[in-house]
Amino acid sequence: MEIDKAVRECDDRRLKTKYANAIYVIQRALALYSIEEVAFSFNGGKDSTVLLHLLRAGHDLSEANKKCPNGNPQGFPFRTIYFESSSAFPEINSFTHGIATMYSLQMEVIHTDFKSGLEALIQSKSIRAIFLGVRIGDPTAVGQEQFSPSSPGWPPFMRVNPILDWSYRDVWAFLLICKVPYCCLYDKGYTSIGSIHDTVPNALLRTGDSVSGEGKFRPAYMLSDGRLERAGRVKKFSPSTLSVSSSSDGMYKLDFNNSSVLTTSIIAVGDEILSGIVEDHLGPLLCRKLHSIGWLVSKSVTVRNNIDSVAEEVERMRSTNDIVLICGGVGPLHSDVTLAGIAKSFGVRLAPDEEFEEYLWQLIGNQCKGDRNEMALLPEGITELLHHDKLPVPLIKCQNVIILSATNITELDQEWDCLIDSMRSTGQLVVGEPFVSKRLTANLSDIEAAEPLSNLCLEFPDVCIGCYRKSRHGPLVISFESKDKARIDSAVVALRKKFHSEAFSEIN
Ligand SMILES: Cc1cc2nc3c(=O)[nH]c(=O)nc-3n(C[C@H](O)[C@H](O)[C@H](O)COP(=O)(O)O)c2cc1C
Ligand SMILES: Nc1ncnc2c1ncn2[C@@H]1O[C@H](COP(=O)(O)OP(=O)(O)OP(=O)(O)O)[C@@H](O)[C@H]1O
Ligand SMILES: [Mg+2]
Repeated sequence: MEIDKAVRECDDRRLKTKYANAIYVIQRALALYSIEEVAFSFNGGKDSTVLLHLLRAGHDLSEANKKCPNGNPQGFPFRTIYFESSSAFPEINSFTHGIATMYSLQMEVIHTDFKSGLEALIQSKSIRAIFLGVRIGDPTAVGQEQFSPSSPGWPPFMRVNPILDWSYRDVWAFLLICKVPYCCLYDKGYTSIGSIHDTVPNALLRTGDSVSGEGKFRPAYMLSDGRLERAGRVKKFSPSTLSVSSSSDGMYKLDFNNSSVLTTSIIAVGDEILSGIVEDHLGPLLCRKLHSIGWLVSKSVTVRNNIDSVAEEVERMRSTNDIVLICGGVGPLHSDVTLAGIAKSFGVRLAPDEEFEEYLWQLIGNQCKGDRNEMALLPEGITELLHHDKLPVPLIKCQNVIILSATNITELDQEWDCLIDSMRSTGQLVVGEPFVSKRLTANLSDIEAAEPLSNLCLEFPDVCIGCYRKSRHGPLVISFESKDKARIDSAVVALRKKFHSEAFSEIN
């Protein structure tokens, strides 16, 4: 068969493995269910197009072919279902119908919603398993295996996902190597297709020469980072994109003088810090760096190297902060539990990430054992890699949680610069007005200072006023922090007025 031959003759080792696994899943399903009990869910998208040809190949290679019910070994024996909707692209509709004719599919076009259509199919046609082109990284793939019963609340059937572990690159390698037709929208810059209301060409494929503003797009297979295949889907809300202009985005912002401030928190993972053996230098350095770009640090904590401790803290922090930075606990050691903790806090599993694996392979090559590198297991469906030329491996970002692997301040300096560069280049960085601060020392007792300072805080709610002493008997240091220097100056004048002027001297 031409599909099997094309894959066998190509020199893409990774694709061959993926192909063999997918064929195995198809044959397993055909051993478990009769051909009358299975259906193929086809919608003209690239993933279901791959699946169509895998099913053709799988069936050809399988024993079932020998007892083909319609006695036509050339035909496609799987009942095929297409949920056609009025909001589908016309190109998708005509491709789907064209393919049905070309490959003699027994295609049933369903005009109801998914659940009702599936219910009817199960009742009237005794369907027990449905092949789907779902892949890891699709929002609907979270928690699925190659064989996954339909979700609670859905009609009962087995979802069979032969290409669950295929990457975007594998999909395109397969379609191009097998030279099979695919929907023309993919040549116009569409990389994942939903409805006409929520899908546009992927801006990452826009060519630079669009003088007219109309914009031309490169074909889908040119997208180098498959993780961004859904960038052409109009977002409902993505916490991975920071925006200060939107107030309905669920982000928590402090109001400093009527301007919103992005909030961050820092989590250090390390038993050695909690036992006092090692001092955490990274947290304070991050506080200064975040401050310098105008982001407020709401909390900095240290947790133990324990999955539940990490998960609990991440869950708390990520829902109340715009960004969470987490340091430590990254690597192959038993104590490196940070990624597992993050996955647990999001309720997803760790899944192999091909692209990250490739970076690690280049970095540590033969040193890793077996086929799968444990360090390349990343939280499924929520991970984005932040690339930078100066980093040997990209930084990992899980929605609004960024993982830093630096172990000292020199490494952190470099990682920080790369993080800022990378977020800026992908439009995710909102640099706010930097904070301005001033410190005064006061020769006042706490009792003398307490009430006037409390009143000052009420008069200047937009200025963060803090107090500390370097020694119990030394002077009191009063700090002022705001994004507006004039407000700090006014607060300082107001404070001076409450005492005799010699009581204060300015540090900076
Ligand atoms: C045959 C079939 C079976 C599905 N089974 C389930 C299911 O068990 N659970 C579920 O939450 N969604 C199920 N869905 C819905 C899909 O997960 C998803 O919402 C749909 O494909 C739309 O994806 P899109 O928003 O990316 O276009 C099913 C869809 C189809 C076509
Ligand atoms: N309207 C539909 N009719 C039938 N099957 C569908 C429909 N929508 C989704 N599916 C099934 O769900 C799978 C996953 O959909 P998804 O949109 O992620 O992939 P795709 O449409 O094949 O490719 P793309 O990601 O490029 O849109 C499809 O491969 C198909 O099996
Ligand atoms: Mg689709």
